[in-house]
Amino acid sequence: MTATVAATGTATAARVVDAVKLYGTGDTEVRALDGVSVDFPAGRFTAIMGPSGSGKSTLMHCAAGLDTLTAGAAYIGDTELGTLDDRRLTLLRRRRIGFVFQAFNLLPTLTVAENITLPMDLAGERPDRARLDALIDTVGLRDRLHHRPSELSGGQQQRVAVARAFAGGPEVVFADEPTGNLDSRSGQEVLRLLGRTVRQTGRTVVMVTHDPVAAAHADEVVFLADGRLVDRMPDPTAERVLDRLKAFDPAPDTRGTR
Ligand SMILES: Nc1ncnc2c1ncn2[C@@H]1O[C@H](COP(=O)(O)OP(=O)(O)OP(=O)(O)O)[C@@H](O)[C@H]1O
Repeated sequence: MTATVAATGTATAARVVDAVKLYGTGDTEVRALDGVSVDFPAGRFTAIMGPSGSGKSTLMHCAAGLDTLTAGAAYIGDTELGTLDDRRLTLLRRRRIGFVFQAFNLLPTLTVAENITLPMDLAGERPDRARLDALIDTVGLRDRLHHRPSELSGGQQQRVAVARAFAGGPEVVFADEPTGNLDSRSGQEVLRLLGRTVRQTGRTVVMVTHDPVAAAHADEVVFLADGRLVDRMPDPTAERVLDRLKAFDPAPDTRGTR
């Protein structure tokens, strides 16, 4: 049996083992991931941080089956993504993973309600009404269900994207800079929402961010530098995360802290 129990004794929702990702060849070769092994525990909110170019997005994309590793293995639960053909990988992404992107990625012609259920509609699955109902209350969108995305603020649109990501009951939700396009107040709301959803539903969130304040909402931060896993920090605070980042980079990116 594949080991899905991390050192902490917690089940693992997603993980990569000895992950290597090369882009380009010869003189232009870039080693975006250089032997990363990391697990993302089930029922927890994990943030991935590190300097620009350290491999955060690459790690997330490979862990979520949006990109393939050059060497090593990526797992969702016990399923090794490298063993799946394109069709199975697409199905796995649809059924077992949710995504939240910086740019919201809502369909403008659909209502909020239709956007939320779109992944299930595409997969030919019937939404679990009770779960959907609870989720709509959690994200606070009940009075906006029949609006179009253009009638919502950025923060509200990202809350729709969060509801969409969780609607099918995925094993893990991957969020790529989910607050990157939001003002700090809306960003805080979305982060609190992610944290609350993890605690209330026992789902798993893995979030890439450059913002120490955002990372402080997670249960744990994993740090990458030069394509390697260099540290993990449980129960992070923004100050401790910023201090840790300063150790990598004399001029850390503090966009999110001002
Ligand atoms: N498609 C690609 N082709 C070539 N090189 C790439 C590609 N994608 C990423 N890279 C390189 O791989 C390295 C890691 O990139 P990645 O985007 O994963 O870093 P990151 O930590 O997410 O950076 P940032 O915080 O700036 O978004 C970088 O050197 C980057 O230039």
